[in-house]
Amino acid sequence: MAGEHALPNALRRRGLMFVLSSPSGAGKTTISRMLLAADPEIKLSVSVTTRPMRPGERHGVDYHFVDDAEFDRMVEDDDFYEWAHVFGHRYGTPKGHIRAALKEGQDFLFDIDWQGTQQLIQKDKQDVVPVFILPPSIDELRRRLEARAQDSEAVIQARMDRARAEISHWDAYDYVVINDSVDLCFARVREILHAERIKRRRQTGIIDFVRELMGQSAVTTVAGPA
Ligand SMILES: Nc1ncnc2c1ncn2[C@@H]1O[C@H](COP(=O)(O)OP(=O)(O)OP(=O)(O)O)[C@@H](O)[C@H]1O
Ligand SMILES: Nc1nc2c(ncn2[C@@H]2O[C@H](COP(=O)(O)O)[C@@H](O)[C@H]2O)c(=O)[nH]1
Repeated sequence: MAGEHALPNALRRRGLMFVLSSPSGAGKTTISRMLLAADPEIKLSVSVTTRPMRPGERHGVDYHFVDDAEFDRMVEDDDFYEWAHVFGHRYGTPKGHIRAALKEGQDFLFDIDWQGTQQLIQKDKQDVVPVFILPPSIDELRRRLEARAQDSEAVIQARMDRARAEISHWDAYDYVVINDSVDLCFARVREILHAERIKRRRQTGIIDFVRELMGQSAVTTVAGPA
């Protein structure tokens, strides 16, 4: 049947760059991990950072942890898609093979701040889907940072001090989701991802599929009864 070989082509699509940003502690790492576990079509863009490793983090999985000299070398070699100073350390997205993989339909997840998001949008607006996650309240944000128990009180205070400034960038994002219930927030984020995947401009296989449909309807019209 014609439909049987038309379908895989119709499913061909361009990948997207799915960005999650939020004030520290609002839950983007939690949502990112849920998404990566649930959806085999999206891959984490593992950032490079100069910040020290936290308990439980793994080199090459959560971040590529490097020293200042290595980060300097990467900046000089133009190895970053974007990079920024955040909380006294440097963080950057390595270029890797992102562009080529997007063309092949690979989606990437970015857990990056608003500065990095702006740089990605400037370079690649069509492929970027920027999502901002808000905490239900400032008290709850602090509670989450404390409950995570991975940062000193001074680091937590610095992150709380930055929260208002981070939140002020919410309107540069196409989507804004409040992370009150983690399950509801995750469901919203998945809906966004699913809808963005079927945007017409990303469905590179759909043109041939529609042409074939039109061809079939022309044949039916000509061959059908008057
Ligand atoms: N909806 C939620 N309800 C209660 N706790 C939550 C919720 N979402 C996340 N948390 C918890 O809050 C803490 C902070 O979450 P997470 O580390 O995901 O935040 P983050 O935005 O990635 O922070 P950072 O930018 O510092 O990496 C974690 O302990 C996480 O388990
Ligand atoms: N601009 C970029 N920001 C990044 C990148 N990787 C992470 N981040 C952001 O940094 C803060 C702090 O992260 P943490 O893991 O130390 O808590 C958070 O807002 C991340 O989204 C990056 O490559 N570029």
